[in-house]
Amino acid sequence: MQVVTTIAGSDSGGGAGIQADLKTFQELKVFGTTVITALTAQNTRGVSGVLPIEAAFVKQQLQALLDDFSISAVKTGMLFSSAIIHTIAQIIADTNIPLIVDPVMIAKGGESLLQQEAIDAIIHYLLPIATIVTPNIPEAETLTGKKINTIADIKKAADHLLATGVHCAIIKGGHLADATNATDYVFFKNGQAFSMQTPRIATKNTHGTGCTFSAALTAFVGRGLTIKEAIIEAKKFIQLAITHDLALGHGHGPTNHFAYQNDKKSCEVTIYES
Ligand SMILES: Nc1ncnc2c1ncn2[C@@H]1O[C@H](COP(=O)(O)OP(=O)(O)OP(=O)(O)O)[C@@H](O)[C@H]1O
Ligand SMILES: Cc1ncc(CO)c(N)n1
Repeated sequence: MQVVTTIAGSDSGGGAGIQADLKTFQELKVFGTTVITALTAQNTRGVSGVLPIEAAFVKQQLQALLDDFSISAVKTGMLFSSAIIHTIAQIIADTNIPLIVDPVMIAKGGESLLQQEAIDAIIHYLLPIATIVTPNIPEAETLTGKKINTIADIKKAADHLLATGVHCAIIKGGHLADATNATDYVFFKNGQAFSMQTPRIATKNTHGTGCTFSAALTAFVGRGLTIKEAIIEAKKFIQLAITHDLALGHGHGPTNHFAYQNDKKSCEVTIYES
């Protein structure tokens, strides 16, 4: 059994953050361990409170895991402050564990999950030691300081991200104005690139899509798939989770973490090599 770790915030509503990650890990048959960076009081309607954990205690959690387990992949989600990011980066830099960075910044309702002062720390400390970074369009704009309107802008943003040292950048198209498809764009440092497309599902139940996608990616990398295989399989996982969404709560409901195990053979992802 492979052991993987998520370093992220707790979502009391269970659809995003640590909770989404653990549900995804369990479904994908890896043993999930956690480093909690913040508690959120949150449901499908929004975030009503954030309580950050002291960086020293974040360090203690991560050190406890590294002292005991052989960890095959780590992901980060909500990191909140530069103090937490520095602490994590310093420890992970001394390992050779693949690191997947989901640069979580704001919740669907607009509440901030990352302080403004922490953005530079992601760019300068975390991305240089990361294997994969998975921004959505607004996150890619913030990390690069440039607006994204066209496919050419996406490529430019990816080049900017790859210049930090990260091996692979996935720019997720969930926020693009395409009513037909959900397309994600993948770029590797060696110049290889591809995009992957699935039908866009018309639903408001997309709470935690980014967390769930990056958790699935982490599980598949931890299981030893190639990065490309892991990315495509994670896209299937999130597509099925959105397709069979759960109408729970009264706002943006969670996705269905059970769906992949039931339906994985039925999900087609169209790949465009470039
Ligand atoms: N309506 C949809 N139908 C199908 N796939 C979608 C839909 N919305 C998002 N996706 C896919 O879900 C994944 C996550 O993308 P998205 O851009 O929503 O992430 P995010 O904004 O980081 O999510 P979060 O709300 O958790 O922060 C991507 O693979 C994206 O293409
Ligand atoms: C704790 C947490 N992490 C990430 C997200 C983004 O989906 C969220 N809403 N809450």
